[in-house]
Amino acid sequence: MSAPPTRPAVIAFDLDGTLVDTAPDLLDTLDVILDEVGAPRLPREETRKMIGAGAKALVNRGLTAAGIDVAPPDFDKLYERFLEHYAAHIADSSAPFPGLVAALDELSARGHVLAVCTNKLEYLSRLLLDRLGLADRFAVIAGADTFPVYKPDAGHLIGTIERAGGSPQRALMVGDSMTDVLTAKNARVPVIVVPFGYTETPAAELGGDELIEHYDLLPEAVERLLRLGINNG
Ligand SMILES: O=C(O)COP(=O)(O)O
Ligand SMILES: [Mg+2]
Repeated sequence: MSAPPTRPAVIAFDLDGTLVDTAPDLLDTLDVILDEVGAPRLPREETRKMIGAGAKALVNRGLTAAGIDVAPPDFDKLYERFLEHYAAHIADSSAPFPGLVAALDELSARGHVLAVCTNKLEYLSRLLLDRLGLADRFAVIAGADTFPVYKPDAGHLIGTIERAGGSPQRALMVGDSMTDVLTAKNARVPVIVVPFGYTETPAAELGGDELIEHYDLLPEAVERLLRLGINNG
């Protein structure tokens, strides 16, 4: 059963590859780590697809692809070094995707509550959104370490929606990767996919409920899905 239509909907956004094009700063930092261990740098087309499961996975995937086998505690030191360098350069080249700010304005004007549900660590997510002047637009910023579980576990998305004062029956997810689609399906929340992010599987094949080519199309896609009141699963 759906909640009363007067209840505000919560729109939960993924961050890397969905709200913000963070690849340049993330991948520059990966290059620094590869340089430090004396490994060859990897092509950007390859490393872009390694984003999406958090910074630790990115470092791990990058080192593995470069043929470097680093066990703890050396891996932990490299991961710490990655976080330190990335935090210092988090908004050097990262920028919101075209049309994002206008779309957020429009959704807020329609009374929707905006939230972030990302596998980026919470402090890095806040730092990035602060630097870009976007943090205040979101009622909740939930990172990989905000709850005991993280995407694709449904608990990350459900926790984000509930903390924003909503319910999964009147919520949507917007994301760029299989992780986001699986999370939404696990939480039985409809999902809108954007094709400009970071994904191994082409966006059209991710199984989202809607695919939007540009943020100009987001407000209408949101209204369509809320009107349908569909729930996955
Ligand atoms: O930084 C990552 O790898 C994941 O971040 P995302 O969940 O916002 O895509
Ligand atoms: Mg993403």
